[in-house]
Amino acid sequence: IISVREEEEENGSRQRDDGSWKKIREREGKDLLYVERCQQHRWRCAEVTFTCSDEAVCQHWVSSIREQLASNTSRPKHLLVYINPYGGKRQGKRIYEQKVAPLFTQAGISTSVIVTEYANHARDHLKMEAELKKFDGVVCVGGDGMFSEIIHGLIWRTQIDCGVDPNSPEEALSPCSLRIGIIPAGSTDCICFATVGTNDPVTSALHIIVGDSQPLDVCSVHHNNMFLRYSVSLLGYGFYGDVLSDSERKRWMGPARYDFSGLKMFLTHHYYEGTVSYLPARGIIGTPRDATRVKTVLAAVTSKVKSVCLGFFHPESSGEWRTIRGKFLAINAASMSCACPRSPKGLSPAAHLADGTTDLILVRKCSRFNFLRHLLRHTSKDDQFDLTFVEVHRVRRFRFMPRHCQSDSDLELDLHENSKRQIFSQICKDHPACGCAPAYSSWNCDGEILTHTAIDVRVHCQLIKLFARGIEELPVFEDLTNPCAI
Ligand SMILES: CCCCCCCCCCCCC/C=C/[C@@H](O)[C@H](COP(=O)(O)O)NC(=O)CCCCC
Ligand SMILES: Nc1ncnc2c1ncn2[C@@H]1O[C@H](COP(=O)(O)OP(=O)(O)O)[C@@H](O)[C@H]1O
Ligand SMILES: [Ca+2]
Repeated sequence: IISVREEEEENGSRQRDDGSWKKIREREGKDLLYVERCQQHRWRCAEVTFTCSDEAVCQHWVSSIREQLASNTSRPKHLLVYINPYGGKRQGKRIYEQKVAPLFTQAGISTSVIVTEYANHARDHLKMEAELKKFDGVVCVGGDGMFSEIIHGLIWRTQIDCGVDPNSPEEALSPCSLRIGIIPAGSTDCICFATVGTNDPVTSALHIIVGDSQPLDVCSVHHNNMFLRYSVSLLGYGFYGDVLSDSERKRWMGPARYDFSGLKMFLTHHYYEGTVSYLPARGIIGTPRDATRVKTVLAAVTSKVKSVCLGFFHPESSGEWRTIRGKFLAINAASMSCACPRSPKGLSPAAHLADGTTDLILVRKCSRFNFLRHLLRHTSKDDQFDLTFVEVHRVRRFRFMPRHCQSDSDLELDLHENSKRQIFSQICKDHPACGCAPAYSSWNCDGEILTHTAIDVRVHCQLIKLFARGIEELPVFEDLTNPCAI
């Protein structure tokens, strides 16, 4: 139930004294607004009108429903909303005002809305200014980049408030108490799609209203013990890094920039040399090769998972680091499935949202034809990892060192060399026929480009929470009411 509303009278005139109960019933019904499930994980606000001949009984029902809704502590009452007016097709403000705000009003949620004026406005406001105590949650209207701003602000603020050093790679970070809602209005909307099952603003608004809660793992990314960024979806080097760098120069194209740059980078077919080290995850449920996607039922066992993640048998110290050296077309760490409209199953369909791990996918140098086979599997039901040049590991930490990376003392020399290389790389990238491979790619970190290539990544189990519930696999009543299904 979203809310109960007393129906307005049709012509504005009350005729209680005309003796006709029928007329009164027609005019004084109570509208119950509720969530109705539609196809492809979409939710809609539906309405049913109840009538009753006894006004007292009717009022009793209305006040009982209202009391129950008001006393439900998981439902947010006050929300802080940030809108990126330039994300995606620049429709964020319109989407919020026309599709979301009326639902919040209907559900009795008060909002404080900030339309961002520059990049990192939301992040800095959350870090330093926002009076977080006043709110039950934060909502971002935009794409993955906007969500990234929100988590950077919120995680930072939480650590400072809890006296934790947010820069240290070894600190156990404090989980954020405020939940985050995502109203999708970006170009990829992967985080929304992979946690809700669709990138539909009304569906997301309804998940916020009913007070859903989905914990989410967060990766911290460091370079030489220096904090760079957090990531919740894709950390991609090689193909996805190159697509992002190329597409940033084509923002004017809108979301189509990714298709253009994707095709270009596929044809360019650059590979990169380097060393990947990782700490395999032990004591976890499932593997990246599981046929099933992350299921709602997993949300129910997240506390159990958490005890495995954080429990007495400390998994980080139980495993041995492993190292792989090679030439890679792509190195992807998927902390969630990374499903999105372009890839409905995502890069790692069986990745869990909140198990304290990330799926490290290594795509070794192979022919263009084979790489195309791999990419096409992002869009089909075939096992993405059943290819000789692709391997996947479920890990808690990993490091990457590009082949040409040197020690700190060589950094100045390296910087000089790098700038020369980058000029040549650019030339080569623009002239694929040249055949000369660039030394470096860059990391695509939830859609933002990282400034360093040598990185150290650590997964923080359930550091944040979303107003979501994971992807519901079955129609919700099927397994409860049908004894045959059980
Ligand atoms: C020949 C068919 C090839 C089809 C390949 C399709 C694969 C698409 C997988 C996309 C995974 C996306 C992971 C999410 C990344 C986003 O965080 C990032 C930024 O999003 P936003 O802020 O909303 O703009 N998006 C991308 O990096 C775009 C990748 C697109 C690659 C084609
Ligand atoms: N008012 C603003 N002006 C310019 N950039 C902004 C503004 N607000 C947010 N941004 C930045 O825009 C970038 C893209 O935002 P996002 O909402 O992810 O859209 P898209 O999905 O199209 O990339 C993010 O890096 C974010 O920091
Ligand atoms: Ca995970």
